[in-house]
Amino acid sequence: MTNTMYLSYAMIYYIQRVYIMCNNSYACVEPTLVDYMTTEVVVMFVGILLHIPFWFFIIRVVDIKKNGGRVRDALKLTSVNTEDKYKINEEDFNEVSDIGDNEDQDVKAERLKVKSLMNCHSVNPPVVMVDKLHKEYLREETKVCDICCKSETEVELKVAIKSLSLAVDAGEVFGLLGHNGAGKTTTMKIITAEEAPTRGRVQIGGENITSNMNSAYRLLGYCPQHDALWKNITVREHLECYASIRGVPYDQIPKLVNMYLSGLQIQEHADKRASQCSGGTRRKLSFAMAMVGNPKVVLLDEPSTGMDPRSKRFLWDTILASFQGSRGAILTTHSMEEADALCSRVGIMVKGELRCLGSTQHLKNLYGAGYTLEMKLRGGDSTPTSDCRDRHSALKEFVSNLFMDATLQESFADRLVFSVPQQSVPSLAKCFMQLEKTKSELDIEEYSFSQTTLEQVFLKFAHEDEIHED
Ligand SMILES: Nc1ncnc2c1ncn2[C@@H]1O[C@H](COP(=O)(O)OP(=O)(O)OP(=O)(O)O)[C@@H](O)[C@H]1O
Repeated sequence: MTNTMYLSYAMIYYIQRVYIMCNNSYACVEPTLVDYMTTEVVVMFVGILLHIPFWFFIIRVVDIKKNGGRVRDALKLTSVNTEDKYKINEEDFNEVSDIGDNEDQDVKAERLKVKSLMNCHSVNPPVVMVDKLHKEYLREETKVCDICCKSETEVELKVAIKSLSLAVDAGEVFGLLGHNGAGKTTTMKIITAEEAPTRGRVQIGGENITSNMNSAYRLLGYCPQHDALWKNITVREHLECYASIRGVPYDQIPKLVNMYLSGLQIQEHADKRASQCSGGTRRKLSFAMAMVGNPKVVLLDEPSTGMDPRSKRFLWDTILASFQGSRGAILTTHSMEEADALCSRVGIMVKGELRCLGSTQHLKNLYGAGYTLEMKLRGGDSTPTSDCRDRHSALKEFVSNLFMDATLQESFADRLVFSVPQQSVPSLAKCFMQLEKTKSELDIEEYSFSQTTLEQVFLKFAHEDEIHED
């Protein structure tokens, strides 16, 4: 009675038994519906009917737990899941606003762009569009009271994504950056319908993922953060399977699969089962599975984690060559170097909120401190002698004459680091000429003059966040 499959097979068996017994009996010509209603058939039928509410309840519990709800919510007939209390109709949706007053100008412009695109049916819609995406989880926390020796369960609301609006155009690789727990993976999971949003809309290639799920997901490739592979299938078979699903002509599959195997340096593991492969090989396979068959949109969640430098180079080259024309991608990474090299635009998320958006150069200009000038004196040692102090003073004087508002950031024996604001550098050519001219005069062994890196911009947002917390 407990096995649902057994019940349906058993019912077919008992129906067939009635039919065979009737055939073997001279008295029976053709069995009627009443003949089929034997005790066994009726019991099996009732058993199947009882299983429907049972399995419905189990699936409801799993769904509610997955969305961060409580098991007791499954018993409530009025509320389908935790999302329901936040559900709003389409008209109210446009009015809902949990956007702060200090919203960044670029983030605001993107939100307005998404709003207008959502309301008109463009011929060339963005490859991915998310509109006011919001995700809340309910977390149960058990707190123990030492005095009264009782434990209490408190339910805490955790906002994982806060009103995220984003449009990724064709030909673009959009970098979603943020510290651990910022909400990048949750965003990816909602786009792939692995998680349901509390509210918000998602379109892939102009197709709404809720109403046109089939057409939307035909366009999508996904490299999840945690490799989703079949344990007993080989590396080659994984790629062949995905190439077939994506409609690669049968005769071209071996060549395509070999291209990915050799590019990612995993030919020697091609016939190993996924469970026998190392973490790095599995990561490479996940990337290849997302890319094979050229899907129009690809979501890459930290694809290069654990890859060796040569394979990383192949990954970068493939990404740079692939997302041109009508294709686009969203990439999450913790490597600022990777984001700088691959992404046409990046957005930095802090605690589920998009805090800035634009090309890497734009963000460096807007949020960067300008330039960093690092100088190393010839023949210096770590002893602060009077000669050393004189040389330092001469160097500081030279830098303050060259750049008006330059400030000394670090000074250690033979090494000095200055921060130079953007507006203090009218011409890079003149600066380098002056530095070269004075190099031997001031005994400078080497120097570097570099612009703010994306990493510094990223750290600025992380730092601001820490200050707010304090
Ligand atoms: N199923 C869940 N239940 C409760 N909270 C969750 C759940 N999934 C994610 N969260 C919370 O949502 C927030 C965002 O998590 P998410 O995994 O999206 O971060 P991330 O930016 O991808 O981090 P990482 O860089 O470490 O992958 C985190 O605070 C996380 O604890």
